[in-house]
Amino acid sequence: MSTESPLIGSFSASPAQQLDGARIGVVTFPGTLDDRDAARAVTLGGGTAVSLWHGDESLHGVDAVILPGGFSYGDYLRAGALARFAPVMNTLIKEAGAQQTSSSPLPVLGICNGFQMLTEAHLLPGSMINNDHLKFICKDQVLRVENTSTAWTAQFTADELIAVPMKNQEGQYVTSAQELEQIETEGRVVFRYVGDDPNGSRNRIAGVTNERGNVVGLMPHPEHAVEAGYGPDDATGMRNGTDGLTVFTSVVSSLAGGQQ
Ligand SMILES: NC(=O)CC[C@H](N)C(=O)O
Repeated sequence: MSTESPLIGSFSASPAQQLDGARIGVVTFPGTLDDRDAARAVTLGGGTAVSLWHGDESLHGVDAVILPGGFSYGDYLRAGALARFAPVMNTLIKEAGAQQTSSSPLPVLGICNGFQMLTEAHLLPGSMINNDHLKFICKDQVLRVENTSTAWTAQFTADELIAVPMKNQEGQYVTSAQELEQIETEGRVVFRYVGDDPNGSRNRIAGVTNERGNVVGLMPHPEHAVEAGYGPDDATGMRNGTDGLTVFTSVVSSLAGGQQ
């Protein structure tokens, strides 16, 4: 008989082609919206999505973790501010943070509300505040992929332009001038907004990574651009709305040693 919590299991999205060994945890918090889409993106990317719950103290041996988008705990106080104290986040901070000395640190991706949690948890630098125009935005957004050395971006080409949806209220990325300079100098901007500035983020930063490169946060939503005909048109018009899928195939490939 299984000793696992009934909350732990695989999402039921139908896998296209799963590779053994890439078990990617997708965490659900009260108020999470995009866990099912993130799980589906994982399976379409060739991995196995494992459902994790905010109250879990264990990551159940997953190979990577996604913190999906939504309004965890109703975005009360600040988006991500309460989620940061969930039991699963305490464990994540220990297993993915700066004090972790493993030679293959746990890959973590925070998407939108997940990015907000990662800054609140100080796994990533900077903070997220209200969009400069103080309105919720919901639009397709072109991004430039500027760092392809993370597990989540390894299969993009340098400076590749991609189009994925974005939808948020607290999406303006801010840092101190000193931290901003350090992030830029160290090449830790992973995604940058192209075209109209959607929210006033410093240096048009849409996504960053930590010093070790295992933790990545981004504001727009690659998991909503993984199936032809459903995501926005690609920046080059070539991929019919599937630009986000490379995030998920990248991590699956990286976990398999970059062989796929
Ligand atoms: N898409 C998301 O994750 C949503 C929203 C986010 N909590 C916000 O800033 O509005």
